[in-house]
Amino acid sequence: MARPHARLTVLSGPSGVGKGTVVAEVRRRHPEVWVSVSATTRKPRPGEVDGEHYWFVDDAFFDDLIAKGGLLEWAEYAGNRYGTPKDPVDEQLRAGSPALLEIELQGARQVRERAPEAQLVFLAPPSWAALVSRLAGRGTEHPEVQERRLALAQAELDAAGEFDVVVVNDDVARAADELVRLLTAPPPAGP
Ligand SMILES: Nc1ncnc2c1ncn2[C@@H]1O[C@H](COP(=O)(O)OP(=O)(O)OP(=O)(O)O)[C@@H](O)[C@H]1O
Ligand SMILES: Nc1nc2c(ncn2[C@@H]2O[C@H](COP(=O)(O)O)[C@@H](O)[C@H]2O)c(=O)[nH]1
Repeated sequence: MARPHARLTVLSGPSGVGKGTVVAEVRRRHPEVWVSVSATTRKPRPGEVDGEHYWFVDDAFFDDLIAKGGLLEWAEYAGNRYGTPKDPVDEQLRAGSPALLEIELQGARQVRERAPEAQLVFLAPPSWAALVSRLAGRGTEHPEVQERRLALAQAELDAAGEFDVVVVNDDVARAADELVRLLTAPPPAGP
């Protein structure tokens, strides 16, 4: 991989589009890519490891993180809260290394406000039917939670135009190629 630029990149997109799958493929090829580990009040899914997939915390701990200004961004999404711990991202960027966040739309908007130089990438499904089938096929949420996530997905798809780049996840390897290219692209020249 060409040496990536010390830039903050956000990958967003509706639940089930394949963000985690594409990021895992990028990391399989390039283990050096640093991805932020979010804090969440959601309960772990089978196989999810604390400190690897998320920091699984309770509401009081999450409240404390907010109060201490410890989160770069945070949002309530489908009944749970999720946030990006600020210090590890700052350390990464200060060291001249790139940082990748995998977060939902409200969080992406907060990053745009707080770090306008960040690169915002939207991962889109090839079709609505593919999104529905991926979310159902993953089988990690009850049907009513899937419905809730799909209702949010409609609004997220409508916001794709707010992002710098839209990558269609029609094929994991191809989408990962594109994300690697974006992670290594030099930032646009300033005014
Ligand atoms: N290009 C693809 N073609 C077919 N299936 C895919 C593709 N990308 C991902 N999937 C499948 O779609 C499902 C959802 O993927 P994944 O969990 O990565 O989505 P996500 O966007 O990270 O979801 P969430 O936001 O809910 O965490 C998984 O079962 C995954 O294997
Ligand atoms: N705003 C934030 N969104 C986040 C963060 N970490 C994950 N997410 C997004 O939440 C939804 C649901 O995730 P799931 O693991 O329960 O399926 C998904 O869109 C994630 O990308 C975060 O730190 N901030």
